[in-house]
Amino acid sequence: MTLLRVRDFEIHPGFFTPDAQARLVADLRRILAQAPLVQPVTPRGTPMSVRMSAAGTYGWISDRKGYRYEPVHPSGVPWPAIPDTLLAMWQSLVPDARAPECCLINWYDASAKMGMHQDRDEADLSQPVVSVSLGDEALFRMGNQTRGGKTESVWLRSGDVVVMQGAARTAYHGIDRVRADTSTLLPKGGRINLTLRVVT
Ligand SMILES: O=C(O)CCC(=O)C(=O)O
Ligand SMILES: [Fe+2]
Repeated sequence: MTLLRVRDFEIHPGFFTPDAQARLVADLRRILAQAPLVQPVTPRGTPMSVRMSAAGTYGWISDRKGYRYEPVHPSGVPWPAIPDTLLAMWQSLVPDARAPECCLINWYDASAKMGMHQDRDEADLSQPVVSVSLGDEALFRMGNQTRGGKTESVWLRSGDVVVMQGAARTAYHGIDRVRADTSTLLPKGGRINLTLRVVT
């Protein structure tokens, strides 16, 4: 298995085979039937371009009240369990970490993006973040510990996995754009990103 290191980000191209990706999509279909995707708004009230849901003990929420982790979906139902395939991936890539408590599900259509940000709503930033790409290709930009400065970008493809730990854990990153129709994995097209995190 190849490992690409860009700055401190560890990228595992093709970590999931096409068969494993299809099984993950089937798991996601069950999860999203229970905990549907919602379009979050930022605390300032601007709609985000991605649609979100989650699995695990906590889901990440953004609304007028702020960014935070919540134990239930906005509808009041508990978040579904994190699929075993993802727990096994976590175990194999970051065996020393605590168990993941959240699998955030981001769905991007062809026009969605995610601005440069740090992941820092978790209590223990020494724990890694592991992120899975499914569906259309996306341009992932990696920056620094502070906003601005030089950045590097890579196209993430379906089945690729990114590990953010060490200096990458608190580095700025974002998705500049999604390249439409570059994958047939998702019935409605677009891209899904799954991000596993320890929250508490
Ligand atoms: O979609 C991606 O690959 C990155 C998502 C992300 O950075 C996040 O959800 O915090
Ligand atoms: Fe992030």
